[in-house]
Amino acid sequence: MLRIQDLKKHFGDNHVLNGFNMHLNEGENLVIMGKSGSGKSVMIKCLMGLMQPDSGEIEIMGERVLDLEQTELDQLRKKIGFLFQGSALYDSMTVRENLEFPLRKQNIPQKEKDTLVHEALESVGLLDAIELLPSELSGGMKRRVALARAIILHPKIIIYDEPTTGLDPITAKEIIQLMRDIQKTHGSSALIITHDVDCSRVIADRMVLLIDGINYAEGSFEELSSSKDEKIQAFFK
Ligand SMILES: Nc1ncnc2c1ncn2[C@@H]1O[C@H](COP(=O)(O)OP(=O)(O)OP(=O)(O)O)[C@@H](O)[C@H]1O
Repeated sequence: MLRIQDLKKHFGDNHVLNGFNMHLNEGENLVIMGKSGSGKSVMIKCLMGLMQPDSGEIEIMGERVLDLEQTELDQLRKKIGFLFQGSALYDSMTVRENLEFPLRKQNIPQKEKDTLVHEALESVGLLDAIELLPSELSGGMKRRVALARAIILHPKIIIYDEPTTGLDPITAKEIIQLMRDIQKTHGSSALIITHDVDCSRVIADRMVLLIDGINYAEGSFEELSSSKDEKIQAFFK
């Protein structure tokens, strides 16, 4: 579904990515862990064509991202759902309007848009909140609305940026369960950026640790969490 090869990016003396490699298989939940400032956002920006790397290859569903024109990039981005850090809902828009936002440039009849909004909200159990404003929602509800917005166009790949950050443990568990349900019903693949060890334990089919700008370690949660390597252990303490 997605492959990054030998990705390098530096800012002045700060060599953030030094030859990072990873791939995402179809139907897989891949967790990427890296400490703060390790380059996760830089990697995602390169992946989405929002930042030019120094060198490397990025392929998403057979398309080489770095070779694409703007319109082709826009087309590709539509096939990817993105759950932003902290939900990122528009405060002045209702839940319905927030969900319609990714549909605005699509040539979809209003009736069909209504159906997509209803289906997406139903899949996160929030149909009742359709006319509410974000200020009227709890943190967990906001995250669920953001999740509904990410999946509204039935993307084959969903990128989750810190999906459980800022949520209490029970709400975080609910969000993780929803992510699993969505993966099951939509057959989508997920790239999950998280610091949350509990989230990783439950959701990861495979994990990649981004350390020193490279894919320092890869494996299942059990394999990595039982590693004797101090740099790896630090994530699971
Ligand atoms: N546009 C930029 N110009 C200069 N330096 C940048 C730029 N974007 C990122 N960096 C630097 O790249 C490094 C990695 O940043 P990045 O935001 O990718 O970290 P992160 O792993 O996503 O961290 P966090 O978990 O805290 O969000 C940091 O040292 C940051 O200062």
